[in-house]
Parts: sequence; structure tokens; C-alpha cells
Amino acid sequence: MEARLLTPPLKILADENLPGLQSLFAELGELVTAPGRHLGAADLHGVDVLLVRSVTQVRAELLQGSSVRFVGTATIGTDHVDQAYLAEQGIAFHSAPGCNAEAVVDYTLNCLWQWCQATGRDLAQQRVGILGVGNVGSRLAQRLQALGCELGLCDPPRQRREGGDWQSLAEILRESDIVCLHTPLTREGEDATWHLFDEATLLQLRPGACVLNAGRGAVISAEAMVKVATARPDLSWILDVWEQEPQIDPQLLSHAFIATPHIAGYSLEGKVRGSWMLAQALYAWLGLPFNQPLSSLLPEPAVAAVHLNADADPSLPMRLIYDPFQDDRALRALFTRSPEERALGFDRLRREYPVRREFSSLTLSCATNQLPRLHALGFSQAVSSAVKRVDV
Ligand SMILES: NC(=O)c1ccc[n+]([C@@H]2O[C@H](COP(=O)([O-])OP(=O)(O)OC[C@H]3O[C@@H](n4cnc5c(N)ncnc54)[C@H](O)[C@@H]3O)[C@@H](O)[C@H]2O)c1
Ligand SMILES: O=C(O)[C@H](O)[C@H](O)COP(=O)(O)O
Repeated sequence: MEARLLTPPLKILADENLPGLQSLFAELGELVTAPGRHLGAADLHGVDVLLVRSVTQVRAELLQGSSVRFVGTATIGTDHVDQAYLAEQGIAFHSAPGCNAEAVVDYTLNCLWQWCQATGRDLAQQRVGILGVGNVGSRLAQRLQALGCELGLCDPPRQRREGGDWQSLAEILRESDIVCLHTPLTREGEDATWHLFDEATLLQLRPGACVLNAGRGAVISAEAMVKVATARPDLSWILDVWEQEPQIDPQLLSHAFIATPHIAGYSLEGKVRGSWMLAQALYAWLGLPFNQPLSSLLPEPAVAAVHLNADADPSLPMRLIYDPFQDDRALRALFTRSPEERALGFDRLRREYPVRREFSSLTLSCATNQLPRLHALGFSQAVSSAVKRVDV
């Protein structure tokens, strides 16, 4: 148990891209915001609590000699934080496990649906291999299974802990039409994922397969991916994360079927839930009650209910919520510019990301027999007369 050394008023430094800051943290003291990518030791003068996103490297170089006692990251991934150093220094650390997992699943289903449409496939008929079956992977498995997809699951740490029916990476590569990567980025130990997909691994993909990476870029070697994509034009790539963000290899981008700027988890719900989970953790650490419900931070969605007519395209509600090609076009448009401008543009696209709601924010009714399939995709079912309905 960590000693609680702090009592309000506190000085809190937070990434300017965390939503809900005023409402969640302002009463604890002085709240200062800054762009996270370039935070340096000089910014931490007198700071007690540091709240970051994945773009801030939280390591000894940043924290040495600082007054910070609590670090929170409003993200699922924690590879940007040296947790061993924090523990050694007695600095409390909290992340936001699962905060944007639903958003990543929405993104993944939407992109896979688009890929199937473009290549004349039926998503329900595909065999999907999922690598990393945690908060994201297990939700994805549930929704794909409800759609009727055949699944292969690979998660060696869970396999060792729980036993049961799992596949090896080699089996996933050999048997899957679609391979989805949802592992953390780790560099040490028997499950290390850094460059887990090198040239030899990628060459084992079955003909015509699609790889989707919404985990961390460096789980696939970018160099190997360019080589294999060039040699194997039968393969498709859906990439939300990139080795060396915010720099992206233009060659790799040119091979991607869908390319997005690390926004798979960027639903409004996901981002707000991240901040809210940090507030819960900080209040608990301070020994203070925290009573703010998550719902108080979320506005009503612009469209809360949709009725699909008999001839409506069943992918319509997915596209209504989110069109990955909009993000894809915005990212590719940066590539007429210099490398420096592209990197700045990558961060700008993320900073100014438009409001995107989760599938579950939309209640569907339907005049066709598509309803069970749409509900399996994650849309809500109950139709209340109180919600605004749009007929399409
Ligand atoms: N693109 C985005 O916007 C976005 C959003 C959220 C999370 N992420 C990334 O996705 C990752 C997964 O998220 P999550 O919430 O499911 O995390 P999680 O920790 O709940 O699950 C990760 C799973 O991967 C498994 N795993 C670890 N090493 C593995 C290996 N070598 N092979 C197969 N499985 C392995 C773990 O056992 C665990 O079950 C995060 O660590 C984060 O880096 C990206
Ligand atoms: O790990 C996560 O939660 C996601 O990758 C998250 O969406 C990262 O977003 P960022 O913190 O870079 O804004």
C-alpha cells in the first residue's frame, strides 16, 4: 500500500487533450494543461499530479528530481511509462484499462466490414484470428462470434494462466482470413511483442489475408511489412498504429487498404471514460469520495435512434456512426507535405478529432431480418418513444 503523502490543494499538470478536466479535477487545486508530446522536466515545477496520454514518455528523464507523486495515463496502453522507475521512486501509477476497448472494436468491425465489401466477401463467413484476447480482443471475439464468424484465439499468457482451447501464432497465420492484433507492446520476457511480426512471420499469412493492427505499431516491423506487402500484393493491411509515430513510412501508407492516425480508440465515450477512471483512481488515492457519474460528462448523441427501412443497406448505421475512409483520406492528404509537416499533421488530426460516438449509443429498429446481425455488431436494441428517431 502506497503512503498517501498529499492533500489538496494540489498542482495538477494534464495533457491538454484530456476531456472533462475542469469538471473532474479543478476542485482539487490548480489545474494546468500542456501539449503532451513535448512535456519536459521544466514543465513539472511544483507539480504533484501528472495526467498524460500515450504521447508523453514518462521516464526518469522527465521525472528525476520532480515533486510528482501520482502519475495517471488515460489510456489502455502503458508502454510509454517506465513503471519500474515509478515504483522505485514511490510514485503512484494508474492507467485506464479497457476505457476505449469498445471504440477499438467498433473501429475494427467497421474497417473489416469495408474490406469485405470491397473484396466481395461476407464478414460472417471469414475466419478471424485474434492475437491478444484482453479487453479489446475478448470484446471483439464476442461480437464476431455473434455475427457467425469462425474464430481463432491466441494469447499465450492467458493460455498459461487459464488453460483451455487456444491457438498458436503459427496456426493463426496459417488458418485466418483476417488477423487482428490487439496485444500490448512489450520488449522483454517470453511474450515480448516488439517486432513479433517480422518478415518470416508475415510470409506465413495465408493467400489473400488481411492484417489489422490496432494495438501498437512496433508489434509489426514496418520495414518487414513494406517488403512483404511489395512481394505479396494479395495481402491487405489495415493500420491504425505505426512504428515511429508521428512519423509514418510513406511506402507503408501506400500499401494500406485503410490507414488511420492512431484513432481506433477515439470515441467520445472512450476518451471521457479514460479521464473519469483517472479521477476515480486519484480521489481513491487521496482518500476522498468521488461521486461523479460517467453519464454526467457525456452529451446526448446527435442521433440516438434509427429505423432501417426494408431496402436499407445494413451497413448504413455503421457508416452513420463512423466512416474510417474519412480518417484515411485526411491522413493520406498529409503526404503531399514535408516529413516535419506530416508529423505535425498526424498529431493535429488526433488533437482535433471530431466527435465519434460508440455503436451502443445508437438504438436500432428495423423492417428487415437484419436486426439480430446489427445487434450482434454492438448497436442497442430497446426502442423508447422518448428518443429522437431518424428513418432511413
Ligand atoms: N489503436 C488504439 O487506439 C488503441 C486503443 C486501445 C488500446 N490499444 C492498444 O491495444 C492493446 C491491447 O488493449 P487491451 O485493452 O485489450 O489490453 P489488455 O491488457 O486487456 O489485453 C492484452 C492481451 O494481450 C495478451 N498478450 C500479451 N502478450 C501477448 C503475445 N505475445 N501474444 C498474444 N497475446 C499477448 C495479454 O495476455 C492480454 O490478454 C493495448 O496495450 C494498447 O497498446 C490501442
Ligand atoms: O492505449 C490506448 O488507450 C490508445 O492507444 C489511446 O487511444 C491512445 O491515445 P492517445 O493517448 O495517444 O491520445
